[in-house]
Amino acid sequence: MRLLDGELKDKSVWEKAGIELPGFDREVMKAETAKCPQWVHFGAGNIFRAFPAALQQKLLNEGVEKTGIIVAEGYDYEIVKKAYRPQDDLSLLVTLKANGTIEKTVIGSLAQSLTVDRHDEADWNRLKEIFASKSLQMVSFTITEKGYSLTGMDGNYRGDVAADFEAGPDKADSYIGKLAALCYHRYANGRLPLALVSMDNCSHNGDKLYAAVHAYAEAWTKNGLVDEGFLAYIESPENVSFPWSMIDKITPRPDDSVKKMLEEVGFTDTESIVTSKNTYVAPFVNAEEAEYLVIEDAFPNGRPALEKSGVMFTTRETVEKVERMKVCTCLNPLHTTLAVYGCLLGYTKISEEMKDQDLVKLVEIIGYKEGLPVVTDPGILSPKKFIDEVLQIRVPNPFMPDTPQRIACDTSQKLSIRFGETIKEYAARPELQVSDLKFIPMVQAGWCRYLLGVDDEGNTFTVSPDPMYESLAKQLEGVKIGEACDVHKVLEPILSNAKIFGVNLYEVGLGETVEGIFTELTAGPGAVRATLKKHLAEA
Ligand SMILES: NC(=O)c1ccc[n+]([C@@H]2O[C@H](COP(=O)([O-])OP(=O)(O)OC[C@H]3O[C@@H](n4cnc5c(N)ncnc54)[C@H](O)[C@@H]3O)[C@@H](O)[C@H]2O)c1
Ligand SMILES: O=P(O)(O)OC[C@@H](O)[C@@H](O)[C@H](O)[C@H](O)CO
Repeated sequence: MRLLDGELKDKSVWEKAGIELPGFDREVMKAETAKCPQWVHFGAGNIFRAFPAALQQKLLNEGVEKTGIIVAEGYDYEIVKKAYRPQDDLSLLVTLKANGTIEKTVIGSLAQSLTVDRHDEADWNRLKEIFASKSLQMVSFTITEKGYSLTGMDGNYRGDVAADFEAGPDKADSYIGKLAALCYHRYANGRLPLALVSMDNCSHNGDKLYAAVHAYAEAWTKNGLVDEGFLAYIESPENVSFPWSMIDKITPRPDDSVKKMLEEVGFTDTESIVTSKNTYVAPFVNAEEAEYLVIEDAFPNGRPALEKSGVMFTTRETVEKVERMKVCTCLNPLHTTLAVYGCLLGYTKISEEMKDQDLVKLVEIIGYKEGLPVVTDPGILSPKKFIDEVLQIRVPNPFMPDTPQRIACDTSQKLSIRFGETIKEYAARPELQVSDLKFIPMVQAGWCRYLLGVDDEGNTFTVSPDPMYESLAKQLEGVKIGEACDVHKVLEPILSNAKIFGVNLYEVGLGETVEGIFTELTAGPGAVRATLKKHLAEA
């Protein structure tokens, strides 16, 4: 069995292997999408295939929608060339349930895959055609937090961004520059309305996307490179909206154990690759069963009926509460904690970490004791039930091949949201004291210890990719496990960086605490475990 339209025709073979097929005619769907494109998704990574693409498949299966999704990859063209087009844009979703059962579904809801590459004339022209279509309702994004950033380490616009501000929409070649150019094309073709929906794990993700696109519209207006009405078009939610969203479905990288299981039932399209831009991709994706997608209902040109496949549409206020609950307290901070300490303690599987009583206690304290007090109940999901499900069912799921090394990617970009928001709440609320936070500093110190790339036994490991790694490693280069050093001098520039932590840790009274824990964690081999045990015993 291979992922090719022709191969899907012999349904009995797939049925025998327990693999569900799309329940609609893909050729008809592709023709409808070519005529009336409604949904483009930027970011052809694993979560897209496991979640948004599967949601649209449900609607196509039930006849609720007639068009598919066009996926557009603007950062890592290899994904499209190696893991989409050779498989006719089909993928296999493997759902690994906590009770040990497995669901296998061929996802056929993609009508087309495109590179957002203005040097590829056919793809770029097709994108322009799509953005000029009246039928286009939404463009969604899963491009990682760093995908929205226009600035470098020094806080100034990056070179490619600054060059695009001068070059204008006809030549823009940076990621968001190309998106802004496509929006300008839509504006020039009748000021057509559109929703740009970020589905990334960043707080207020809609605002992040708005700020990035707006920066281009503003610069181009100032430089006289676009019609004056363009800025107002981007600024007016009746024309272009930037709904906020919260997305949740743990989707690890394609795993060898799943590959093996698929090969055993006769499925042969299992070749995983790591692209030169470090995306882990295969024709199949593996994910958990639990999934939550909550989106602000602000779609000026209408939207697919995604509520019929389980998406919750609500107000911006409610999305904010749900997103803070997940991203700032009840899931992602716990993941980051397990990522940092998992790498230090030699783990390669998240579910194994949930058998380690020290780590379980650590995430329970960070979640229930330090995080939950600042959560406002969003009403549509219960924070207590949510965190219970995360810590008792989802993260310990032994069938999920998730790794601390995956989650540790880009940690410098995530710490401010994962922990900084809680610290700010403790500083702002009279009934809470920042000094009561004992274990969030443990993660902050643990991350600095992690950046040394040496585990608790003294073995070196590869630090997961992070856009700030190079400069952070340089800052930490004098630190050696088991050797005394001037910890304040080394850590002060890092811990005072509010861009990393959301706050200057010294100004909120946590800088010295983190320095102290870091000193303990670097005392020698075994110090990570000993420090954890010591602090947990005092909790
Ligand atoms: N995987 C999950 O469990 C999960 C769950 C919820 C939300 N998310 C969100 O989705 C994002 C992507 O996750 P994934 O599993 O698809 O990861 P992935 O590694 O499979 O894919 C990453 C995607 O982001 C793109 N990308 C990477 N760096 C970029 C940059 N600088 N500019 C523009 N695009 C860039 C890649 O080209 C690719 O399309 C996460 O960062 C997170 O915000 C992921
Ligand atoms: O995806 P990131 O990089 O924001 O964070 C890593 C994980 O915590 C994350 O991918 C989770 O798996 C996801 O947020 C679960 O919904």
